[in-house]
Amino acid sequence: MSAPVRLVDTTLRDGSHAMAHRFTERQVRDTVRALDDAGVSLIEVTHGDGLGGSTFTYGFSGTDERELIAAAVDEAKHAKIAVLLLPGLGTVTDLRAAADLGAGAARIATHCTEADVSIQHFGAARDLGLETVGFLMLAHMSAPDDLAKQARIMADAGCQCVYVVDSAGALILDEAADRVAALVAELGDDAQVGYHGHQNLSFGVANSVLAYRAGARQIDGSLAALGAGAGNSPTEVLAATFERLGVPTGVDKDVLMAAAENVVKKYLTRLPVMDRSSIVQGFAGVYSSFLLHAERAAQRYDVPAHEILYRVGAEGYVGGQEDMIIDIALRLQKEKLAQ
Ligand SMILES: CC[C@H](O)CC(=O)C(=O)O
Ligand SMILES: [Mn+2]
Repeated sequence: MSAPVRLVDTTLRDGSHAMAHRFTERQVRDTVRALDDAGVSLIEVTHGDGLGGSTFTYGFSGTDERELIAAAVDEAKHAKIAVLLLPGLGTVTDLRAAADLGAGAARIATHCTEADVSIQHFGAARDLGLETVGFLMLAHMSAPDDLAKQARIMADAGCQCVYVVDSAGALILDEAADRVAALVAELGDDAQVGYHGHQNLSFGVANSVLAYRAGARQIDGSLAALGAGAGNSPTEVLAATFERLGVPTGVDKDVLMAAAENVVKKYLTRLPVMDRSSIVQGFAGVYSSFLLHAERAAQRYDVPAHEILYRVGAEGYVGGQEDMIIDIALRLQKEKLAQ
């Protein structure tokens, strides 16, 4: 009998990037109900950039995320609602407010080399009685052993499951598995390991299977792949794949497939695809959340989005440096005008 894996759904958080943060309460309720009916036990609901993300830099929410979190909590009969927080953008006050609304899990995300900024947030989350998850973002930028040291910082701070987060959809097969294996070796019984993939180079599901084989026991997905860049590993495909492999997930793949078709695909405003820009993101190691920012800058300054993204990759920009995309677009425009 294979060890079970928990499929965690982030349609209503990572998918917020693809929706330009315009989720409505109706869409959140319909999606939560469908995921809950399918047996998904953890559903993430927050602005795409986490609590407090609704800003000029990251994009304003169509509906206040607290209203969306409250609606999700109200709709879920069995599932726990998780919120994402990036220290520095979201605060402990935001975390308390989310817990007051009934959120049951906090996922604290940092750049892969900066786990130390999450310490107080894990402490606060544990004090609030929340399940805790850590995200080491842009994991391709760190070697497996270095990533494992960062995971240790999170686990020691009270994190119960540390994720290898392939924010750029850049990891290819062994690159994902080796990182997961390093975290599993480091953490042992102290914390679980999770994997969060993006489809920019199309490896989301394959990497998730290898992550499971390397010891990951929580895997993220989004219905219809709704997420940043070319989207996340589709939850319904993860469910079908793990079922074929004989790995218990506790979810009903057919209910998830119906949810992707009849709920999410009915409201999404942009179906994530592996187009030129998102493939460049995977290739050049660019944060998936930068896609819409690059497309907007491309339009405004009349330069190609994929060229902006190649430059972002070359400069090694990380989450939080969204404003630098404008800088690059302006430079490209200047170069073009000088030709
Ligand atoms: C803004 C947080 C970020 O989108 C988290 C995540 O899903 C990732 O890094 O892939
Ligand atoms: Mn993501």
